[in-house]
Amino acid sequence: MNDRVENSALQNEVRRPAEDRAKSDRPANGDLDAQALFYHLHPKPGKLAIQPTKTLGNQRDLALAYSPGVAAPCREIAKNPQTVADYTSRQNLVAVLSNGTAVLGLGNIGPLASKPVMEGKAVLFKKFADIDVFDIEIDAQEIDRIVDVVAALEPTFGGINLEDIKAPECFEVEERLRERMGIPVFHDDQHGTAIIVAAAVRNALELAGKRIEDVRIVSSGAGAAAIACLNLLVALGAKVENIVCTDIDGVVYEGRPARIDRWMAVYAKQTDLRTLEEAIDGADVFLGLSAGGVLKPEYLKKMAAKPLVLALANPTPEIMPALAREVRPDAMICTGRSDFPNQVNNVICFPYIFRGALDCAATSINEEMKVAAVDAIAALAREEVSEVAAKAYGSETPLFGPEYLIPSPFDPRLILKIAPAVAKAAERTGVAARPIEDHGAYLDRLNRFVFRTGLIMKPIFQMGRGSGKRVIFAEGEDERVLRATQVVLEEEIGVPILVGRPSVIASRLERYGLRIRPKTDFEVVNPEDDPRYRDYVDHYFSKVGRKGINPDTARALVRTSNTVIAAVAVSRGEADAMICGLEGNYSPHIRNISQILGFADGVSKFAALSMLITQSDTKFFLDTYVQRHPSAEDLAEMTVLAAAEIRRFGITPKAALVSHSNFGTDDTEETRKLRRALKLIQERAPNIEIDGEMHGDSALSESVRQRVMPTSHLKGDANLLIFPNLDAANITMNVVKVMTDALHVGPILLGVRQPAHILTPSVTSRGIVNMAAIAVAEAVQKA
Ligand SMILES: NC(=O)C1=CN([C@@H]2O[C@H](COP(=O)(O)OP(=O)(O)OC[C@H]3O[C@@H](n4cnc5c(N)ncnc54)[C@H](OP(=O)(O)O)[C@@H]3O)[C@@H](O)[C@H]2O)C=CC1
Ligand SMILES: CC(=O)C(=O)O
Ligand SMILES: [Mg+2]
Repeated sequence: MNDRVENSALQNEVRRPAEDRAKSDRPANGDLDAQALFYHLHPKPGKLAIQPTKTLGNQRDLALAYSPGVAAPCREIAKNPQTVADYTSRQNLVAVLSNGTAVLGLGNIGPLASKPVMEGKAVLFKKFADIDVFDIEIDAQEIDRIVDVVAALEPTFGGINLEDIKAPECFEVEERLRERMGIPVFHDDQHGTAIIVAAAVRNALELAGKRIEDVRIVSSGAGAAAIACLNLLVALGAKVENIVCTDIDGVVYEGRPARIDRWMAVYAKQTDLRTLEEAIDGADVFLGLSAGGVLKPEYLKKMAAKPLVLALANPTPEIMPALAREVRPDAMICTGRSDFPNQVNNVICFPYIFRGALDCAATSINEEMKVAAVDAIAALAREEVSEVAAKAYGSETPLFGPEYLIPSPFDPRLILKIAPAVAKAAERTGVAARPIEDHGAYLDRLNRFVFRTGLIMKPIFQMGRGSGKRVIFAEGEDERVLRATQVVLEEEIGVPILVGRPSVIASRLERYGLRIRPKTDFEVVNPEDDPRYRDYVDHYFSKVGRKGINPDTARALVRTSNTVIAAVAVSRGEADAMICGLEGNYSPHIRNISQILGFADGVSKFAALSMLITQSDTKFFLDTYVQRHPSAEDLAEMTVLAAAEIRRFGITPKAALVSHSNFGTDDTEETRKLRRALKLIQERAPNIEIDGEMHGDSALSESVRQRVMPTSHLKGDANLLIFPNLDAANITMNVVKVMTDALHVGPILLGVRQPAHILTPSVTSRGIVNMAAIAVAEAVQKA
């Protein structure tokens, strides 16, 4: 009874702050702990939930997912265990498993308290590599028990990521599990950390002009992470005799009375050095994997020139970067934290090394796979920084150097480089049970994960490749356009021309660390000073002279409107396609394009088609930007144009005219308009599969449609939704985009005589690349 009272009092005590916080307002900026608690508490506790991947909407689904249908895959797997990868999620499922004995640098806080970290690792696996994770916290301290528990989990998982298990137990646990289990077992704190540390060391030594064989390394920490890092550095060329290892008892020397296990014994030597302060004298690399604040400024002063300081303890590093920099401005400084540059953290490795290992069904993660990951990460830091990575670092684009030794965890290229390198290494060394058959297709799949446009855009990109078609960008000084230009050149999508001041373009390219240069790599049209200015004015005036524009206005507009310049360039045949719209409202752009380029043959109005790519599907929406109240004729015209555009993607259009009315349930002006549009489209383009008017759910679900209109001409799910007016189309498109976290490609402007697209001010550089590829593909097909 007393126990119970005490327990409930304790629980109340534990609960109270959470409940108080639930009632309280969001904590103020700056109080990171309070913010972190708020983050974990709201909108529901924790960071993870299970998400079904199959629908379970009716009796039939239930019969398939559960009894009796589920018996079929069970029997198949019993007959042939390999098929478990086909019928279950095992091959994409990893256990993040801890006993809570070395949780970050918080020490042995136990399995329950380790759960937020393990949930966190699970989220990182999902976010960065689309790997599903069960976090498993086990109440087990002894090696035998840990090994037995983990080994018994083999049927559930495609891989095991051991986390925050303290040394020296972790070494034996991992060794024994690797022997016992037929799936990859990877102790993240050891090998994930070692891989990223090795990449940072390689790049830092290159900048310092030092060789790994010569450098003196001193470690603070002789635990799981530190020993594994030293082992990998030795495998990559560091000399054991150049390494001094220290832990809480000081230098690990031969004959030390304090504990020396067989793993740290490798680094124990005959020496008079006893403390970190003594050992660090003249060292080139400080490897901190121990505890916060261990590296005193006065110790740091004693290090060799251009030292590398890896202060990697979490959450508090061995020395704070600002303090380190104050003492040693020549130092290259890394921490394990997300809020400083040079985040040397195993998150840059573990999602991708598992991605590669799972995708080729590797039975283990061996040394070659780890070295492949080191090579890929180190090389990536020397390439230009992607837009997303640049954002992760703040406003200034980092360039390879002391402040940017390794890529940001948000760099989307990590998965594209590391996973294939790891899988290839597994295949080379014979541990891949299901080698990847087509690495090109594999890269496409990874690309799709990164940009979600990868596969759908592929036919479009291929159409433009090597065509030599020129695409002119009106807002040529914009950072996003400059980044997109580099991709357009690298991927040979087209030949870019930028409208902008050459000096501004050149200095921005420099600032963003982009390699391309005006004149050498692309042409520039300078609105302030271009020899073609007079010709452009004459050409423009010939188009607009009788449309209310006088010569003075024409001259002014050719100086000030980059959209006019771009459109004139296309009209004069100096470019094959144009992109604008990153600045200003849609209407002035469309007016200029309409006046200068005009309509395609047989077209009387423009329309805008938007493509949304969700996690599971691709849908097109019409007309999302141009015609406020299209007539039936307008709808028919734009539908025929949209269908042709969709076919360019290799997709067969399946169209639905959507409405509040479902096959005649209401009779209004709008529904009559849609019915008339249907007739016109069927007459003009009988090859378009289309029906309407219908509800949105009837459009998107054949089974819903079947119930109300079993004889519908439309089979399957519609992929092109035609709305009665601009409000409906634009609102629906934006709502779906946000609710499904979809990627918007577009708006694709339909009906222009020559390819021209008006983007929206929120477009990303990847969005610009996609639209440039679409414009070039149109130019290729028009030629
Ligand atoms: N940035 C990253 O990616 C990673 C960072 N880490 C960080 O590294 C640290 C160690 O983790 P891990 O190796 O898993 O843990 P372990 O418990 O296996 O090892 C900790 C080591 O640090 C030593 N140590 C502890 N306190 C001190 C101190 N005050 N002075 C000197 N040495 C000390 C311990 O010595 P003894 O055994 O004698 O107590 C032991 O050698 C943690 O802070 C963790 O957050 C870990 C993995 C990845
Ligand atoms: C990053 C990590 O795994 C740790 O600090 O333990
Ligand atoms: Mg860890």
